[in-house]
Amino acid sequence: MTSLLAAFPPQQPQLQESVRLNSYVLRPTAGRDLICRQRSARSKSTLSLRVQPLSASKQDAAEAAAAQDRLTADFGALSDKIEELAAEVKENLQGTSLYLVGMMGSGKSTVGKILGNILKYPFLDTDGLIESTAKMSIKDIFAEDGEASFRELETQVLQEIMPFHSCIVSTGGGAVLKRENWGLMQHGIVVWLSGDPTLLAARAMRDDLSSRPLLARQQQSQPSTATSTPDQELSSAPAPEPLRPEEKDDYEHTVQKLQQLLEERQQHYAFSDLHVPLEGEGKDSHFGAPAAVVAYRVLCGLNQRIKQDAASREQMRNFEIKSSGDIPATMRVQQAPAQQPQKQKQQRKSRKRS
Ligand SMILES: Nc1ncnc2c1ncn2[C@@H]1O[C@H](COP(=O)(O)OP(=O)(O)O)[C@@H](O)[C@H]1O
Ligand SMILES: O=C(O)C1=C[C@@H](OP(=O)(O)O)[C@@H](O)[C@H](O)C1
Repeated sequence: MTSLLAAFPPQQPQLQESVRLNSYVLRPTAGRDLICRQRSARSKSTLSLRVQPLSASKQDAAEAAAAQDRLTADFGALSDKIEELAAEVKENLQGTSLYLVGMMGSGKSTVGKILGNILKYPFLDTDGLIESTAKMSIKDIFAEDGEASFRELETQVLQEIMPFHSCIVSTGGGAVLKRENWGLMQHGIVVWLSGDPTLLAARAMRDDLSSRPLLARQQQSQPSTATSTPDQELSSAPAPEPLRPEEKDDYEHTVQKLQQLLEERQQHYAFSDLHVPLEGEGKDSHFGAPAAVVAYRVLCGLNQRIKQDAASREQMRNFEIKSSGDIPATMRVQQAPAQQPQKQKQQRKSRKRS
């Protein structure tokens, strides 16, 4: 593969992109940051979000207005906190890149873009880079060349990204499976966005299931990817309502598939430096906490972790050796020259002379 990043150099955060959230599209207005709705007292920039329903019925418009109100409140409340925290985290990170790992649909791309905007780090998406380089969709790479070939490309992309600092990297859900990939990702901080399969399935159902080859129904899983556990019980969380009967079937299949994959991958994800839960409460219980809230959780977790690490480094530097009683009889003790009795020194000198 020719140099990937020469062809697609990491960009400073591009704010033109929309983000899909539940059934709404969030569009940054006037090309500004995605994250906040209101002018912050401390910030010079006005940050703004606009909510648009994916379809345009009257009911959608009313819902969009309600969603906008909720967002205004959520983002407004978060904005000051995030800005303050982001400045501290950025200083502590000192250019270390963040690698986001987690299952399909955990929000690595969505949250990654937000973090990129907050920290002013370029955002890189390994799946996107693979598609741009191969000039094929992930789905077609899986179908035509197989999963093994996709995994090779994934590692090559991670190799190309590794020398860059100050990036937010969204990885594919299966990147954690290869030891070699860990060697590359550990040049940065690895953050696991961890969510229940029911939540992930609800999101995947809203998207196009067929765009994720490992979830597409007609496709059998590749040998390296999942161990089949047909009797597995589905998680107890209810399917998002209302679902048509055929959707319910798809939903249950997707939950089961995700559960199988998660069981196989959990131990790998657990190696991450930071675990960030996706779960949300109340209105957010089906699809998880809003992406901005997850981004905030990532920043809090990072800050806490960086402080803990600094404290334990400090502790290791400031140790003193204390005597814990008598030295065992079996241990020979060599006295330092300064402590050796004068007589012994004189004996040595006279031996040397003779
Ligand atoms: N916090 C969130 N709440 C609700 N939906 C979300 C959230 N984060 C992501 N999504 C949606 O879930 C789907 C998958 O998100 P994406 O960022 O592509 O995940 P990944 O990159 O991990 O596969 C997208 O439709 C996205 O809009
Ligand atoms: O979990 C996986 O093995 C995969 C996840 C996908 O990425 P996302 O996690 O971004 O959906 C993509 O890399 C490919 O379909 C395989």
